[in-house]
Amino acid sequence: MNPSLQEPRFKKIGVALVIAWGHVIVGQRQPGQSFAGLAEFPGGKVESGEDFAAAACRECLEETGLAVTAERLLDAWQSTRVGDDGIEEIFRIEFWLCQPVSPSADLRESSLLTSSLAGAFHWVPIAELAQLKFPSANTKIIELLIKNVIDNEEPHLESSSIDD
Ligand SMILES: Nc1nc2c([nH]c(=O)n2[C@@H]2O[C@H](COP(=O)(O)OP(=O)(O)OP(=O)(O)O)[C@@H](O)[C@H]2O)c(=O)[nH]1
Repeated sequence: MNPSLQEPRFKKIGVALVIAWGHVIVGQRQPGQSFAGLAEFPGGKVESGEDFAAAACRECLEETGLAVTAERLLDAWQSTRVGDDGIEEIFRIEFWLCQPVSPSADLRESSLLTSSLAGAFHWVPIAELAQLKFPSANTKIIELLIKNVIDNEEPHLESSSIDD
């Protein structure tokens, strides 16, 4: 079959922006992963039966040990390319604002980020995000986060369209 007539392949990634008291959870991509060494937010591939928000929450729990709920979509980034087999590949990342299930006052005291994978994840002041190197897909969400920080309040961000 002519590859151009085949359905595109999707790679969907749900990412969790977990924000409390002016900090956000940030990790570092590990050796062997794509973009190794770069900063990242908790997240990963959307599995069968999930949507992006559910994937963001599940990955956050797996990677950091912190249970969160997804509040709203903050930003999305999408790119399309043609694979070696000629089939179109669509790669989409959604960045979801997530709230810890525990009240944020308790978070400061609790043993945070208890997952075995959590060594790489930390609470980072939003004001320090500009000093870290993230994948280029994160450029807009980082700008939005930094712009919206006022007196350590949680940012109130608008959803944005991938067509922006
Ligand atoms: N978790 C996470 N992934 C991100 C962010 N920004 C960004 O471009 N990504 C990309 O989204 C994909 C996440 O996939 P993943 O973490 O489940 O997959 P992986 O590293 O095992 O896959 P890969 O190495 O095959 O790409 C990676 O390609 C990663 O580079 C981010 O802030 N958090």
